[in-house]
Amino acid sequence: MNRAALFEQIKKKNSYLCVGLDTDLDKIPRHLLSSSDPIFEFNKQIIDATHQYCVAYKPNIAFYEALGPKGWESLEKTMNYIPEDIFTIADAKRGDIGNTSALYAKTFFDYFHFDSVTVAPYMGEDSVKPFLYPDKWVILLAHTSNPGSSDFQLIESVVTGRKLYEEVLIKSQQWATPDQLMFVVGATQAEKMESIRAQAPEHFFLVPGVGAQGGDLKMVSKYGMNKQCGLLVNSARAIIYAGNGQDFAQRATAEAVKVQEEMSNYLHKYAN
Ligand SMILES: O=c1ccn([C@@H]2O[C@H](COP(=O)(O)O)[C@@H](O)[C@H]2O)c(=O)[nH]1
Repeated sequence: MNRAALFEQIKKKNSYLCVGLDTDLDKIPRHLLSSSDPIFEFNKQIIDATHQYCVAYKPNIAFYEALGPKGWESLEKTMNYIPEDIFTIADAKRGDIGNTSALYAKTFFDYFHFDSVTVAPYMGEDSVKPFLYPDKWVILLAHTSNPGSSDFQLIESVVTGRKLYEEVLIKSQQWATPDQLMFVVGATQAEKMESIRAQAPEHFFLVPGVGAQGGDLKMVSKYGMNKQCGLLVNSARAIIYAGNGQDFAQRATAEAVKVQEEMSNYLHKYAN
């Protein structure tokens, strides 16, 4: 999906919500465990319950590969079930020497048909470039949401005076256009969102960390939005595990609606 189509979806749904499909056998409702593929059954019901309110789904690949071949099968069925007009993100955090990165790209783009994949920037340009495909996206980790993000990402270069995450934001803009490249910026970094947006004015940001991690959707939206919205805000546990009984899908709908309504307000307020 290209940038224009993504922005169309955001305007149509008044939403920049990305629902994280971090589907864990230990957390899904017990009554689903008797089905032949509980992970897919859960995802199917979550997708049915939330697709009207979100513009993207982000399966975190760890939750599927941890289950071996069965997990990959559940992922494939999930990808086939997600409606065509919804943006898909393989949260895989890959990146290696060029020929290996090329095979990661093949897995997620050619085999699973994801629109985008998250990539770690640590190995540099030749590890990222193989992920640049026409009408597909690289989502580069810039400033992540976890407590350990300060261990390396805040280290300042003695040469440029910039922090490592700022180097990632600036340097990588030489490798790809804003039609191919997004950045991961954690919602827990909301106080830095204004300066991060100034360093990458055109790019979309994938923002995980609202909901279970406590990030602030209002601050993220106020300081992170650009003219084309420029944000995909992810929430996984707070939506998909809002309930764990027979009514889990309705509970997920209620949570997704709550977030979408808030986003609709911010789109009208901040996206001009
Ligand atoms: O900086 C990052 C990068 C990725 N993630 C991933 O996003 C989701 C968040 O899930 P919640 O349940 O909404 O907390 C998860 O898949 C993480 O691996 C992140 O949290 N922060």
